Amino acid sequence: MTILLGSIADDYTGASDLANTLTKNGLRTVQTVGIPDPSLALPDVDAVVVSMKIRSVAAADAVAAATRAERWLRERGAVHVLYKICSTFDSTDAGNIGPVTEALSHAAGGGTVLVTPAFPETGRTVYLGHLFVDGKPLNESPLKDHPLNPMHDANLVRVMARQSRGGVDTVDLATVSAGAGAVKARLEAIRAEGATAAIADAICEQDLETLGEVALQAPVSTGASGLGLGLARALMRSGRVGCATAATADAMRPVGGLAAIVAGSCSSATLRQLEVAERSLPVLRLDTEKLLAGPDEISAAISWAGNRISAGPVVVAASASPQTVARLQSQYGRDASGHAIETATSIIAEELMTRGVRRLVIAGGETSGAAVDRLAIPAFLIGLEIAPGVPVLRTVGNKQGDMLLALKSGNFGGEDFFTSALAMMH
Ligand SMILES: Nc1ncnc2c1ncn2[C@@H]1O[C@H](COP(=O)(O)OP(=O)(O)O)[C@@H](O)[C@H]1O
Ligand SMILES: O=C(O)[C@@H](O)C(=O)COP(=O)(O)O
Repeated sequence: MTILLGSIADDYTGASDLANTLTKNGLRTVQTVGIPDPSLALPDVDAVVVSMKIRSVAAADAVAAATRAERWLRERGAVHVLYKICSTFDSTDAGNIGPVTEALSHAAGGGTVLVTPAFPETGRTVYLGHLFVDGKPLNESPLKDHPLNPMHDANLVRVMARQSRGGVDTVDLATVSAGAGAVKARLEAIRAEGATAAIADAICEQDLETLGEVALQAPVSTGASGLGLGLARALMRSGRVGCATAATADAMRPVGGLAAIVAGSCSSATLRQLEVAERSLPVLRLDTEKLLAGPDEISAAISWAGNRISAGPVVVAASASPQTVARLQSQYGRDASGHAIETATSIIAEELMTRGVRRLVIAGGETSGAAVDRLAIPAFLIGLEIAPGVPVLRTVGNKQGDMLLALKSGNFGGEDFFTSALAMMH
């Protein structure tokens, strides 16, 4: 297998979001879970997105994991590697967007890396280096209350500089609007000043096409699905990719079995989606205090779900309001409570699979990472899009047989997302 575009995604929902964008824009794409075992038979593809669970780990661990994945991708032909980060730049001052970007750039010979989390289709735009979410500065958006990576600064130059060794500069919208030549010239000027990263403005797809064209001429870029769109379209225009239609229909073949939804995202969109799901589906709200106190709450949840699942899809959710999350975190700590709840939701997902679930929707990036790891799924093919950024996924090489999954980024999807997803997964 020779691939053209490689990506290392810092979480699993983000990986499926990017894989969806690449597929929609014409690239045959596979999403792997970590670096695949050599025995795993992967289809012939143009792009591979390696999912990693490194968004919230120590920067040194993220650098080590991402560098290994980069080597694997380059050995299989990747001419460009995109570090897929969240479109809301989720990270802390000790976060790894800066360190991983610098490490990947160093491995590829150095230079200034183009960085943009813009993803206009989902309301993420960047202007003068500031990130807006649905028109609100990042620090005023629901991301200010994220359980693991609360975002309190919309100025991405400052955010990234706090994580980086080198300097961070900007490519402003006027330069992007002037076209690829102007962006290239600006990047060269920034490189001459010695900055290692340049945050590029983008408010529409045309900006991303320009940025993708420029990014593709360098070995590394960092961004969200919007930059993926630009890279994919630039690759298609370059004629380096054949005109094979992406194999989405094959990925959508029915798998049968039972269906369930597991939610650990506390993002405002997920909280609303759960309220709406309660109108038509049985929903169990986990008692997270009890969950942290011992195993009884997990057993109770499994038995609740086991009693209902043969009659139709069930929903099990740890998700809670920012106030409830803050209370739990003040008692147990942010990382400990997040980790314990991820473990609990992944055990519940595994038990549901043992009881015959073959169609599974998981809400939340960290939540999805923990569950997919526990289910030991090696890779996914990309099916149809349920909502912007969320495709149906079909397992590849799964020991329990083929399953359909949807890994929903916390803030993605309309309010009826859960029923829409189930309606597409047969
Ligand atoms: N009730 C709760 N209290 C505290 N933390 C929670 C609660 N429910 C879920 N969490 C944790 O919040 C985090 C949500 O992150 P994630 O799954 O990535 O969602 P998102 O996609 O919205 O960012 C996970 O670590 C999860 O275990
Ligand atoms: O870029 C995005 O917004 C998503 O692909 C993503 O990474 C979201 O992360 P979670 O909200 O943690 O799922």
